[in-house]
Amino acid sequence: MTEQTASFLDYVRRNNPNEPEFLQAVHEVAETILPYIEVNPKYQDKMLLERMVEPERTIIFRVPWVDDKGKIQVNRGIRVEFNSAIGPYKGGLRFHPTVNLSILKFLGFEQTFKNSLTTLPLGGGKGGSDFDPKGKSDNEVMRFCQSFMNELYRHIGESTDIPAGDIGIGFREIGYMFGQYKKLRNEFTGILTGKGLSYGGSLIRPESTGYGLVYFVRSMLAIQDETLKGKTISISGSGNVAQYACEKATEFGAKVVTMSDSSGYIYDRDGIDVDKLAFIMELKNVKRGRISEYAETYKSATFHEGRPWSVKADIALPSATQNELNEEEAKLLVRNNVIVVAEGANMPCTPEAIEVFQKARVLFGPGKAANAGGVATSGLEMSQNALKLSWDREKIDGKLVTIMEDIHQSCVTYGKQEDGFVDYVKGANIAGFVKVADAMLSQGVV
Ligand SMILES: NC(=O)C1=CN([C@@H]2O[C@H](COP(=O)(O)OP(=O)(O)OC[C@H]3O[C@@H](n4cnc5c(N)ncnc54)[C@H](O)[C@@H]3O)[C@@H](O)[C@H]2O)C=CC1
Ligand SMILES: O=C(O)CCC(=O)C(=O)O
Repeated sequence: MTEQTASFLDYVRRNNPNEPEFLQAVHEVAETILPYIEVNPKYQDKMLLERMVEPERTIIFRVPWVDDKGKIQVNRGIRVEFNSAIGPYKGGLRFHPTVNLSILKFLGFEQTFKNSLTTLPLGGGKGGSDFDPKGKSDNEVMRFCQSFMNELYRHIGESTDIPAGDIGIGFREIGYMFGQYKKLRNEFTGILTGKGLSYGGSLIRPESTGYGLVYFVRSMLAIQDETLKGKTISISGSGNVAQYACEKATEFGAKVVTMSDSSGYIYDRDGIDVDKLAFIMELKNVKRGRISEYAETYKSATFHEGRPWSVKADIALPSATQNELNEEEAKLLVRNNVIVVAEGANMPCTPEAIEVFQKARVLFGPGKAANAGGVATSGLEMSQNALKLSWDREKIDGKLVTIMEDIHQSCVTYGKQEDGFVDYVKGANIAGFVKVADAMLSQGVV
């Protein structure tokens, strides 16, 4: 680490004590952006990164609700409105017991760069609550979502801040929050994305993060004259991103052999085909059961505790949560000759793991580039809502493919090293930074 980076991180640490995830995300960006600023005079002495690490606004609020036994429960709601230089704040909401300010700030900071990469006019934001939907009845989830929106509605709007889903939030939760917003405001506007198709949602939005991830991997492989056909893939998670990454990778001729949840992972030596994926979708999205039930159903599969990174695979797609792939696990993947690692989740690889991949010349796609297809399609949902019409699947999927290929090209433009190796971390950070920085410079010190 350079002296300049160390002193910048000291400054961020002092201003944001006890926020390890946020510091981790800032560290990764600072290491590539500070040297870039140093050789680009137009960005110097403007305190750009110092301004970018400070959210424009953070809203923290009480979310009281009544459970099925009539007992009052209290959770904390947070919305971090990080950066609106290039568009209204945009980013998901996470409902998970681990949610805190550090996690939402890391996600909001990353989102700003990611949204810039999409080429769409989207600023960065993130929010959520420490509420755990797991084990709650449908009515409890509805009452929680309504109470959450009773405060959030004051701060969002179709041109101000447009939240969406993330971990723990799907169609059900978005529907309840949309309904409450409409009741409070007496207006029908696209203030959330990821909506149901019957009330303004977009085709392909559920699929888009996973599909986009696989389109990005296809581009990474293409510059090595490789394709997905016949490759073995290890995926973690079994939620929205993991499911559709599995679907698209299988369609492209790859064999997905693992999926996981917080209890462990399944290894299916024959691969998770279309029918088996349908079983997982029903298990996770409807029955809300554990992944171990897969191994009880399919003879070709076994269930294991822990994470799937000891399984031999050509491609690894961590798609569950932050810091779920560490240095030791990265070494295992490298020993097993992995050729591509691309992040479906946000910051799933620790900094030490990323270093292992880059030293071993494994192609590493960071989340802010590789999983940007979800928010990009949210941007397309916003466009359709504004135009008051719906585009067909082919049109949206075609736009998603183009966006992911463009993001890949931006990473190559800014990240290609002299020996031809592409440092996608550097490429994504610089490409994301340039657009936001230019907009901030144009708009003055605000
Ligand atoms: N849904 C979206 O459009 C986007 C999601 N992401 C990121 O992708 C990741 C997954 O999100 P979704 O699939 O939407 O959420 P989800 O709620 O549908 O699925 C989350 C998955 O992660 C697993 N998980 C959660 N905590 C875990 C832990 N501690 N250990 C192991 N597994 C754990 C869950 O069991 C589940 O399979 C998150 O990092 C999210 O921020 C990134 C871009 C867009
Ligand atoms: O679609 C969105 O606005 C949010 C997507 C998201 O949360 C993410 O990219 O991490």
